[in-house]
Amino acid sequence: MSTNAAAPSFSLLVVDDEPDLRTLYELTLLREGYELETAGSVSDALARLQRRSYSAVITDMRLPDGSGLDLLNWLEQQGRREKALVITAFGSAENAVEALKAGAYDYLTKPVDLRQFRLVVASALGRLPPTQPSVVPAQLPAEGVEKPAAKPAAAPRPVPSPAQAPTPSPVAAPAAPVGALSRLAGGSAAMQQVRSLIEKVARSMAPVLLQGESGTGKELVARAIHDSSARARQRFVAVNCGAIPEQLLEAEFFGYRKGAFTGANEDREGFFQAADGGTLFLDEIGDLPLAMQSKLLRAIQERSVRPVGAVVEAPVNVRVLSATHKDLGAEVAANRFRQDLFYRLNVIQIRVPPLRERIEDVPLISEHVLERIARDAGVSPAPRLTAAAQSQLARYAFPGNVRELENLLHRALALSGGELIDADDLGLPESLLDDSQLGALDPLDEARSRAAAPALDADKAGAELPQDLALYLDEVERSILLRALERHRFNRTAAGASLGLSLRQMRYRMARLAISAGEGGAGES
Ligand SMILES: Nc1ncnc2c1ncn2[C@@H]1O[C@H](COP(=O)(O)OP(=O)(O)OP(=O)(O)O)[C@@H](O)[C@H]1O
Repeated sequence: MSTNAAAPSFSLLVVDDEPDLRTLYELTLLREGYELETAGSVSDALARLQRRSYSAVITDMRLPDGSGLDLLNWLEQQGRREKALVITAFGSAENAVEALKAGAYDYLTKPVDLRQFRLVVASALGRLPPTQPSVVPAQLPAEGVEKPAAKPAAAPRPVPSPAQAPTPSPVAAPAAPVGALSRLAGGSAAMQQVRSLIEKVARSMAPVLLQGESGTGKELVARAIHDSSARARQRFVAVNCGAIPEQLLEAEFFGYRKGAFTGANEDREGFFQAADGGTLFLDEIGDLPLAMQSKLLRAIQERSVRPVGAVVEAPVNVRVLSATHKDLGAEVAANRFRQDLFYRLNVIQIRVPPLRERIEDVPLISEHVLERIARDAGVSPAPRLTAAAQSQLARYAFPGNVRELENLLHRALALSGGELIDADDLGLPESLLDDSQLGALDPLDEARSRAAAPALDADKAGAELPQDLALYLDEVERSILLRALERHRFNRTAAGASLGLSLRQMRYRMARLAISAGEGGAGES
């Protein structure tokens, strides 16, 4: 791809000690219309950088008087704005990872593929090719669809960025001041750290692995990275890896050609092509089967994909972000996740902490969420939480994290019907409110529990027998039901199913044991 027709004046510094390679890079880049200088060593490059600034620095990793990392560190220390691209020896993934961690925008591997070289430089300068997929992936839902409380069965959710423009600018798109980053509420130290990491990693192409429990906001963080990056005007394609049937994975990811298999009546693009120029967010990456992990690794390394039934690979320019609630390191140790892929995806890790670890964020997140819900429902002004409601929320452990808080507020808004949401509207059973322990029994229950004591170890030889067997068994049942409900975000159908009970049986038992429905009812009849 030659992009020189639209090339504005970008200046580049190319650092390599091999004169032949310098000439090759020089010829390639001059043909693209860039202004160019070259240097053969770290000291030569530093001398030039001290004299003037460039749009980007392209440096070999191994130099006679130091390493490309020295240049990266210098740029970082000086707060310089040059984008840095690093050329590493073939097979030295460690170097590439190190360079990305040190702030490189992207890296190339020797021998350098010149087509890829031109693309990566253009991408660093924000001269991304327009992304106009002619055919979109098969399971595209409507634009901007919000994720429901439970993960849908149909997974892939390629969604164009809100900032997507039909004709991208040839120059670096300024990071969007609004977008997902502004939706990420919370002033806790943990969230401030997440926010500053987002801003930092948005500048590069480095893969980012988002780690955190379900509902903590990993996808929102991924969107924030995208929205704050030079790719903001391109697509953000979100894919739930765990919800795609194994036999469809390859076709969904890489697309297919007409006639590739029965039912392939037309050419179709995959997620990689749909995200070309933009960001591909692979949610629940830990659920990807091993065979597909190898194919994904290859696509990331080669920056090209081969649609099912196609003969040749086609280049793609995609930034990959991934997320998991699993401990991927442990998955690697258990041979369920490829170590080399883990290594590639985990260049930078952002941990999104569970809400209970940043409970001080609840008021601000609630305010944001209530404003959004009210706006969507055409309600004005947005309702507010009373002090009693706030203090009740502060005593809840939110096993379902921010998503659970959202559901709870949705429900409370419907119940309150007014401008204020009070503690009662939240429907949080007292038994679940405890500063220290989720699911602790309330004071009344504790009294009953003492009567039924000693609880769970009564079956051990020599243990004291319960004074009231019926009461004791009720308490055991109650505690199990509560645990199952918490685990299933108060969805009674799911909680019941996990215990081998129908919804009817679950309702009956909950009523008998005076367990409040809590979040129950979502998606149930
Ligand atoms: N800090 C926050 N401020 C406001 N809303 C938030 C925040 N974090 C998450 N949310 C909202 O909570 C919901 C769940 O977030 P998200 O889908 O990003 O979580 P997730 O970690 O990706 O979940 P899962 O692992 O189940 O995919 C979304 O509607 C999101 O907009």
